[in-house]
Amino acid sequence: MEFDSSARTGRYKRAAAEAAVDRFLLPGMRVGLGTGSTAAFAVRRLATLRGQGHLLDVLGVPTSRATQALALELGIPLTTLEEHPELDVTIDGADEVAPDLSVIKGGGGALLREKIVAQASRRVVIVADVAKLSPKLGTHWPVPVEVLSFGWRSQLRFLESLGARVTPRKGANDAPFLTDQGNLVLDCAFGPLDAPSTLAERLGARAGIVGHGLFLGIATDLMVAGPGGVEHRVRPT
Ligand SMILES: O=C(CO)[C@H](O)[C@H](O)COP(=O)(O)O
Repeated sequence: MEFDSSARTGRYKRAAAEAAVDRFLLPGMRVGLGTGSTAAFAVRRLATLRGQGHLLDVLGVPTSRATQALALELGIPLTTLEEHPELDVTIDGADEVAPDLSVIKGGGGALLREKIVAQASRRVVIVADVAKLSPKLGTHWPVPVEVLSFGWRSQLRFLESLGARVTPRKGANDAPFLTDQGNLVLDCAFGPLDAPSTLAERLGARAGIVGHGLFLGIATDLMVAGPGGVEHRVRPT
């Protein structure tokens, strides 16, 4: 039976995530556990290997409450950045990946914790299916911006003044989506970004914006899966 495209995408996500776990996780490591459907395949692979008696002393730091719940359900021992402020590696998904391995993240709303965990990691491995590859960030995906609820409409105006079409993210029952920190997410469609670092600086300088989904110079490696199998790419120097 032929896979439909979503089944195929799921297969690629799984292949990329499992290959990353097999390649990068070693005994004794402290590991950032990403959020989203691709990262969940990595968490499940780690649990499977543990069930076979491997990587039993690996400790995970989850990037969201959802990942924390999954890891606990699967019996993966967890720690915190308070106990282990430096991690060996993080494996996480992405929404859009540019050739220099800059990425947009935050489709699942975990962008702030994901960036904190990634920046605490010596190595950051992005796992993705080929559909996530893009010539320029912003081509296919908006930039999620996490804002305090205090003054959020002022942030919306500010983001529009930067050229974005802004959509406040909705959660269940059309209620505002709230992050694990209780903040709002404004999805900002800028179109293809010629200068993502300039945008990142502007977002970073604005009070009330607590995080954004531009991960620039953070990912060190990409495991990307498609019809030809899994390919490992390293961030160009
Ligand atoms: O950034 C993320 C969550 O905040 C996810 O990693 C990103 O949205 C990709 O998700 P998926 O693997 O389900 O396609």
